[in-house]
Amino acid sequence: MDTPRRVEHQQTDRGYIPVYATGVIEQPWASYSATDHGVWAQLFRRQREILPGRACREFLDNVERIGLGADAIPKFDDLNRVLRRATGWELVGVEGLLPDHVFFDHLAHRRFPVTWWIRKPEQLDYIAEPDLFHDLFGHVPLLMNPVFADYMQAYGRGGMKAHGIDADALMNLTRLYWYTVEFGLIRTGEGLRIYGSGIVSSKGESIYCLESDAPNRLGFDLERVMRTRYKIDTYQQTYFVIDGFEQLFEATRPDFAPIYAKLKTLPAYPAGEVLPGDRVYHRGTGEGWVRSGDV
Ligand SMILES: C[C@H](O)[C@H](O)[C@H]1CNc2nc(N)[nH]c(=O)c2N1
Ligand SMILES: N[C@@H](Cc1ccccc1)C(=O)O
Ligand SMILES: [Fe+2]
Repeated sequence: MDTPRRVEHQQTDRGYIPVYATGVIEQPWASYSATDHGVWAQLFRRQREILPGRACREFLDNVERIGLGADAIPKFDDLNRVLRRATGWELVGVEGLLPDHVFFDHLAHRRFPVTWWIRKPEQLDYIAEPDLFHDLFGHVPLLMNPVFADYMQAYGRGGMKAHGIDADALMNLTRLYWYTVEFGLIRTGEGLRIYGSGIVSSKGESIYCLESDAPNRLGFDLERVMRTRYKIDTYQQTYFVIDGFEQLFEATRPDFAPIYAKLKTLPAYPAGEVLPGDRVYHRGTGEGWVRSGDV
């Protein structure tokens, strides 16, 4: 199986990233090697082992409901039969990382782009760009949840709108996407849980995000998130914690145009910064939120 070709580089908030062809392709299921299926099986089994007690219930339940298993790389056609019936979403095969506006356009039409190739065995623990395991295992289960499915389509429409406004607006929206859909944490009665796709598809980060003392865990605040830069090639230095999915859906309902306009006059912050007014979640004190500067 040949590695995907790089078409161009895109200048973004996080420097240059490789941007692949933007076309949709059929999943070449017959071309997957035994090694490819083995990588899927190993990644799937590892995550199934460590995510109970770490990932939110909505994610875990839907991994079962959509019928993901360890024995082989799933067929997009099989998953689409289940997904279309549940929420009207469908998977489309792509070469890999898409330009933001192309990505959001797919979401706006209830299509989730899934990279057709899977990482090599030597990339098991880390890969710098989305592969099949990240896109499929990380993103697709939550699309079985009707409320989350509607939210993701609204995100796509918001992305197209931001793209129409200007590059800053699009950058603000991709930061929001990054700190929620990709790397979001949620509070539950049993403590913090993971809902971000970039976390659930990574064994190391699934453990680090909840157990390490290194990262900040801040209460979700829309503008705070939009002003926070991020890096794509390390574990996150900051995680934003929502109190529940309703908080996220409510916060993203208003028209963002005035917010984009306001943020154009304000600076952005490095990923690891803690600011006055931040609600800092202290693991040591269990549920404790303290305002930075309080202590
Ligand atoms: C929207 C935001 O930039 C996000 O990182 C997008 C970019 N392009 C992508 N392209 C693919 N194939 N898969 C993804 O998850 C993403 N994520
Ligand atoms: N409400 C946002 C769009 C959006 C919806 C859902 C999630 C994120 C963004 C806007 O007007 O731009
Ligand atoms: Fe992703």
